[in-house]
Amino acid sequence: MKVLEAKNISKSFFSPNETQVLKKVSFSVDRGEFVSVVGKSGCGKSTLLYILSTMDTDYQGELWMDRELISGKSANYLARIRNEKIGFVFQFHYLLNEFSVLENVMIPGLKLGKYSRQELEHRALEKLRIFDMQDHALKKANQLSGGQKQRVAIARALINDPLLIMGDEPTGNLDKKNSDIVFNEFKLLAKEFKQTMLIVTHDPEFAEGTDRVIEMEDGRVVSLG
Ligand SMILES: Nc1ncnc2c1ncn2[C@@H]1O[C@H](COP(=O)(O)OP(=O)(O)OP(=O)(O)O)[C@@H](O)[C@H]1O
Repeated sequence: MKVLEAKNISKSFFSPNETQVLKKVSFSVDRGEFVSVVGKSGCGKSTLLYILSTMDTDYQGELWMDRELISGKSANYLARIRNEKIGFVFQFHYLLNEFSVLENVMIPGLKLGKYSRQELEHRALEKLRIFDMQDHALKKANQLSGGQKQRVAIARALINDPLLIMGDEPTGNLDKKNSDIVFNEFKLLAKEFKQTMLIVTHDPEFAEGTDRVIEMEDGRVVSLG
């Protein structure tokens, strides 16, 4: 079953000059697939991810998620879809330093409003346990190492049991050792939990370890892997 489908997605920026950054990009991601998107700097990866994650609505073409046409939906509707169906992991962890690790993981769940606080605490601990971070639950986020922070960010992305995890260079800020650890956490999610994931990466080793590598060149998909 297709979790995500891009059909002929094109996008241009008009400042400083008109430039077409995405040129009829089409591909889909099936349930349970662990897919990476690679390509040279400036080829349009982040622009594409921004559209696929429903944050940018200014494009041509169609975006389907969970067999629903997403393009053209209202901002409120898209915000709900994002919160319910997508878990995000960015290059920077964006944890809130003044909150505990546990609270940080709970935050997207509080926003969704589907679970009680007690249920959310339980769920957050469960997610932290996947990455062996449960013993750090009560620490403040700024008491963790870079690699630990990123593992917490992945746990946070899982709190609402998303249909799809999207990542923009999730190991981009880490040294080799921590980036290996974080990559192995993604592998674990793919293998043990059959989590569907679409990850933009510069790291050839990361891409090689995914089920399928989509290659982009100058705004086009040149290989579907
Ligand atoms: N807001 C914007 N206005 C104008 N041009 C933009 C804007 N955002 C991105 N671009 C241009 O679009 C192209 C694609 O950028 P994008 O960030 O998607 O590439 P990328 O493949 O993710 O690069 P990197 O790997 O370096 O992050 C680049 O030429 C960039 O300069």
